[in-house]
Amino acid sequence: MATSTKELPVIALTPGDCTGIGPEQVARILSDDRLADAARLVVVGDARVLEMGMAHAGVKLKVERIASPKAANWGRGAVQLVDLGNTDPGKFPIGKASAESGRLTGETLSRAIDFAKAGEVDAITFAPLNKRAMFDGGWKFPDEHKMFASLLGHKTYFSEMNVLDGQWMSRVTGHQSLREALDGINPASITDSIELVDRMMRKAGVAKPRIAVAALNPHAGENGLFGRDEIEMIRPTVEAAAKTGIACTGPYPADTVYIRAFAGEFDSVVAMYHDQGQIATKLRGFNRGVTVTAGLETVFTTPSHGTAFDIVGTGVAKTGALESAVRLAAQLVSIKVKEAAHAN
Ligand SMILES: NC(=O)C1=CN([C@@H]2O[C@H](COP(=O)(O)OP(=O)(O)OC[C@H]3O[C@@H](n4cnc5c(N)ncnc54)[C@H](O)[C@@H]3O)[C@@H](O)[C@H]2O)C=CC1
Ligand SMILES: NCC(=O)COP(=O)(O)O
Repeated sequence: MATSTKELPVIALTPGDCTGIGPEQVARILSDDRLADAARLVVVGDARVLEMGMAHAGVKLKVERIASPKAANWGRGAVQLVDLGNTDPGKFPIGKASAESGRLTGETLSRAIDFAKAGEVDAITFAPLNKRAMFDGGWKFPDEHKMFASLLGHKTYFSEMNVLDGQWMSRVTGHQSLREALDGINPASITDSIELVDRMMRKAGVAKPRIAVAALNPHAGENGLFGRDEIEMIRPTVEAAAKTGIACTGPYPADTVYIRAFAGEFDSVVAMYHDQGQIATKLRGFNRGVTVTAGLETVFTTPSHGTAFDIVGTGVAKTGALESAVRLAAQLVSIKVKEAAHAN
């Protein structure tokens, strides 16, 4: 690992899909010292993509090309760039998904992962990518989280989590159709999701997180009138998890459980499916929300918003979520360092 508790972590920052807002966001957050207190950032990508990002953001960066993160020269006021030379953004119209651009986005991420595996970077923060473009470009995974796990040879449970204002939200099912998601909701997947929240929030310093589990059906099934999933599956599973010492309760009606959590009654909510959680968290903090691939040995963070094809190059893309993603990656690295020190 590149860092100790005394040093700032080294984080690989990838620009995401060059057809989206990622390059301009990366250029903007590197144009001043706004993250200098959190991390030492190394851009892993193509110099031409970073140039395009500067033009879109209306900023000029001093860039120093380095062969790999371990050759970085910190403190010289220049952005450190590992120039992969693989992506000519001139070939890809902005605001339009392209399979080839998706292939290159994945290739860039896989190079960043190689640096993580080699211990040259402590974490990876990536600007938004396009899942469809990556899939069409040959990365045959429903999302990048599964791609990361595959590249790392990871075999045990992991999942996407969404972090906002210190609340770590998990969900039982993920990037799949709603019909498929319904088939993926079962006692084992609900338990995995509850346990993941408990584990991650304890790591983040919440001693006994109060976890609310969302119902699946309207009004939590209205006592069986609108479905029996709550009675027959979700409640018994929540009760079984609670017996193991986890402070989980529910199921609660999903249309109000996030209001209660954001008001402070719960520390986290476990959602049953993607939009149940994402609508609530994105409404609350679109420019702060971070997505984490939780459970892998490498730390990955990204903004919870996407490529925003409708605004690329207009200069209006906000950068708060990307900044939060870098800060959260740094926090996760420091947790890992402390855990490792504790284990030795
Ligand atoms: N971090 C990541 O890599 C993520 C990638 N995605 C991918 O992004 C693609 C597009 O997804 P959509 O559902 O259209 O969501 P989106 O988040 O890209 O866009 C939804 C709306 O929010 C606006 N928006 C997004 N980010 C913004 C920002 N930083 N500042 C100002 N406005 C912003 C957009 O202009 C658009 O009107 C998909 O391929 C999806 O897979 C989606 C979420 C996260
Ligand atoms: N690429 C990050 C990611 O998958 C988070 O977005 P969402 O689909 O969960 O909204």
